[in-house]
Amino acid sequence: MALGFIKKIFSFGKDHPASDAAEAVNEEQAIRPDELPAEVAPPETPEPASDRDLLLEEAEAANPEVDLHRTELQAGIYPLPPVDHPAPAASDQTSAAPGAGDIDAGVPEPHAALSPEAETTRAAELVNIGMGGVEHAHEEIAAREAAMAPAPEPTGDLSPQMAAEDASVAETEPDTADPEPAAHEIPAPEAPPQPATAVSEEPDPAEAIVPEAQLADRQLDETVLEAEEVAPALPKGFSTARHKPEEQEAPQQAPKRSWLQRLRLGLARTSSHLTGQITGLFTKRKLDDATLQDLEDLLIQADLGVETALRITDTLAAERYGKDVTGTDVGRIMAGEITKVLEPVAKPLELDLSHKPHVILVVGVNGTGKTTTIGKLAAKLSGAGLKVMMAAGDTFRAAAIEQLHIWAERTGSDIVSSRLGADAAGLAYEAYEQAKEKKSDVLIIDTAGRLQNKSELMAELEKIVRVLGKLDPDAPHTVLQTLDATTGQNAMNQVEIFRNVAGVSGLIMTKLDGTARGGILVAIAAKHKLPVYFIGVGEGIDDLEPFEARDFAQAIAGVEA
Ligand SMILES: Nc1nc2c(ncn2[C@@H]2O[C@H](COP(=O)(O)OP(=O)(O)OP(=O)(O)O)[C@@H](O)[C@H]2O)c(=O)[nH]1
Repeated sequence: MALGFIKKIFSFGKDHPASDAAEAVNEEQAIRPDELPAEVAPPETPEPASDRDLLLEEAEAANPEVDLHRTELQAGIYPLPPVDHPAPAASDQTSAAPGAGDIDAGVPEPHAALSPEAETTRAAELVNIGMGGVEHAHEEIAAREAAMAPAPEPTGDLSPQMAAEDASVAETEPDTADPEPAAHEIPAPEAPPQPATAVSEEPDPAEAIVPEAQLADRQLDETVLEAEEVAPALPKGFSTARHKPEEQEAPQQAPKRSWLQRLRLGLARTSSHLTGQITGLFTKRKLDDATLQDLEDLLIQADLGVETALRITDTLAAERYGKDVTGTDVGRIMAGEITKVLEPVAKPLELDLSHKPHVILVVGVNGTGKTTTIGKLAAKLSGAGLKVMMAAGDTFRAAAIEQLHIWAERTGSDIVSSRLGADAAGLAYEAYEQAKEKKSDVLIIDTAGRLQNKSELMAELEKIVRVLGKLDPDAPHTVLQTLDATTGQNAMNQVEIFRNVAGVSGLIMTKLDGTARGGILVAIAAKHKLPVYFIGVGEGIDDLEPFEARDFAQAIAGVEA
C-alpha cells in the first residue's frame, strides 16, 4: 500500500494564536475548588434556625444566586452567640463550617452577648451583605452611624475625595427603577461609611458596647473586604466604594515579559560576562595574534566550543587584523558566526500524521524539564486541534506521575499511567494500544530521568524503544531530549549518552529564562548537528518557544536585535 506521507509540519509559533483550549488551560492555572481537599471545602450542614437564619433564608429566597453561607464563611463571620437562647449543643457548633472550630478557636471569648435588637440588626447587616454585595451593608451602617453622628458643619465644597466618591456613587447608583437587578449587574456599593466616632454630647447608652460596635464594624469591614475579594470583578466604569478611584485601579500587573526578553534575561549572564571581557580585551591594542588567542580562550570558556570559537576568531582576523577593533565589532561578528552554526539546526518538529499515533519519546536526565515540556507540547498540539495521549513512563518518581496527570487535565489530553515502579516498557506498550484505539494523533511518552544507576536507566530506555518498534517499526517517530541550560558543559555529555541509547532525534533546551549558560547549545549544534525544536523560557504552560537561531545568537552576543 503506497504510503501517502502527509507531513504536517508543526512549527508552533506566533502565527498559531493560543487557542481557546490553551487559553482555557491558562485560566485553570489556579487550583480549582474541586481540587481542594475535602476538609477545606465549606460544608452543607444547616444551622439551627434563629431570627438571623430566618432573615438569611428570606434573603436567599430573594437572592438565590448569592451563596450567603459562603459569603459569611469567606468573611470570617461566624455565628453570633445567641442571646437568651439555650447554648447551642456541641453538635450544632460542629455543624458549622468545618474549621469553624478553628475560627471559634481563634476567636476571643465573645463579649457580652448582643441584645436581641442588636443581633437582629447585625443579622440584617449580614443579610444585606449577602443580598447584593456591600452596598446595602454600607447603607445600613451609614444610616446607623448617621443616626449617631452630629450634623457636620456645612463646608460648602466637598473634599476632592468626597466629591470623587459622590461622583462614583452617583454614576454607579443602581437603577432603582428595576427592583430586581439582572443577575450579571452588580451595582457598585455605596460610599464607605466614615470611621465611626462617638459624637453625641449626652452619654450614649451605646457607649457601654462601643468596643462591641467597633468589633462589629471591624468584622463588617472584613466582610466588605472579603465580599469584594469574592465578588466578581466589576465591569469597567464601576468602582468599589472602599477604594478611591485612583486606588481602584488594581496595581498594573507588570506585563509578562515577552519570551525574547526572558531569553535575553536568561542569557544575560553569558552575554554580559562575555561582552565585558571582550571589551576589556580590545581597549588596549590593535588586533594581533595574542589578542586573537585571548579571545579564543574567552569564547571556549563561554561553552561555545572550540569549533565555533575558531570560526569567530578567523572571521575577525580576516576583517580587522592589524587594525583597531571595538567590542561592538567583535559582538557583531560573534552574533553572525553563531547564527551560521545554529540556523541549520533550528527546525520545526515534524509530525508524520499519515499513520497514528505519532509517537514522541521524551528523554533526559532528571530535573531537565521532561514532564513540564510534555505539558507545554501537549498544550500546543491540542491547541492546534490534535488529539493527544500522554504516557506516564517515569514510574520511578511518584510525583512525576501526579505531575503528568495535572498536565493532562490542563491540556485536555488522555493519559495512561500505572503504579509506582511498574515496568515502563509495558506501560509504553499499553499506551500505544490505547492511543491506537482512541485514534490519538500524538502519543507523548515521559520517561524516568533517574534510576538507581545510569546503566539501568539506559537499559530501560532501550527496552521501551524495542517494545514500541514491535508495534510500529518506525516508532518512536521522534525522540526528544530535554537539556537544562543552566548545566552548561554537562549537557554535551548527556546528549552523547542518550543519543547512542535512545536515538535522540531532536533537542529542547529548557530554563533559558534562568541563569542559563546557553553557549553549550552552540557547541552541541556544531558537534551533533541535532535539530533544536524548542526552548523553555519559564515554568508556565505557554513558556515554550520555537527555537530561533538569530534571536539566540544575538542574545548570547549581547547584540541588540
Ligand atoms: N525556569 C524554568 N523552569 C523550568 C523550565 N522547564 C521546567 N522547569 C522546572 O524544572 C523543574 C523540573 O521539571 P520537571 O518537568 O519535573 O523535570 P523532569 O525532567 O520531568 O524531572 P524528573 O521527573 O525528576 O525526571 C520543575 O520545577 C519545572 O517547573 C523552564 O523552561 N524554565
